[in-house]
Amino acid sequence: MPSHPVAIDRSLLLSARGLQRQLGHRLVWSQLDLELAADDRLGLVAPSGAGKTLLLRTLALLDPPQAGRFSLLGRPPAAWGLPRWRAMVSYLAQRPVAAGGTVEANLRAPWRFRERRGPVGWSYERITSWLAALGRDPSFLSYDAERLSGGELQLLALLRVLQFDPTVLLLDEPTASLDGATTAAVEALLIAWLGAGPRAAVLISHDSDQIERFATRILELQR
Ligand SMILES: Nc1ncnc2c1ncn2[C@@H]1O[C@H](COP(=O)(O)OP(=O)(O)OP(=O)(O)O)[C@@H](O)[C@H]1O
Repeated sequence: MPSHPVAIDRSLLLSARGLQRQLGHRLVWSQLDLELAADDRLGLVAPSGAGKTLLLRTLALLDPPQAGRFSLLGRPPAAWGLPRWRAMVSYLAQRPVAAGGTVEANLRAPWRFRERRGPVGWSYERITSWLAALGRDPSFLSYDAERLSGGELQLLALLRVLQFDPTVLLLDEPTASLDGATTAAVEALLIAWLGAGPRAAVLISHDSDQIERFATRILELQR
């Protein structure tokens, strides 16, 4: 064993190389390489149906990759195990769902899964400080999650994933149902949260102004 193992780029968080996705006869994307380093905010841009959601789900290993090599912090998926990988490379769905009960119950529920248990655990203070940044007071926690508006459901889903501090956050049109002021607050919150990393994010958005504001670089998919 060499005393100085090969140096790895410590800022490289996620690497996916040679990705391919075929649906029937249609090649959605192929030979796709993607790397995310700390502080990257990658804007993923393409027409509807070009496979953006598929790509994010593939990176989170929620969809089985047809081809490609993945590594997270220099280690392949097998070394992490799927649950851990998905906790560290978290996909925020375009159409989130909530279980019955209050917003707080929905935020607390995933903490019972082992892979998601962090050193801190559920934090009322942290969640309410994020809510304040989003223009909401703590009473939001007692709302019936099944009666939330589309935008409120997006906020719940965002906080639910953010509280686990994933290394890579995959955002699928996370503000599509939100008003302009709340959208700006979400963007500011995400940028502050990413800055406390090392973390990276990928953002799918059809709003070119949002991509311009948020992304530090852009990946454009063809259809
Ligand atoms: N599991 C699946 N099996 C078969 N086809 C699928 C599957 N998932 C997605 N597709 C198809 O793959 C294509 C790409 O879907 P995807 O949701 O990734 O598009 P998108 O670029 O995110 O679009 P939008 O901007 O409208 O959300 C679509 O034609 C969709 O119907």
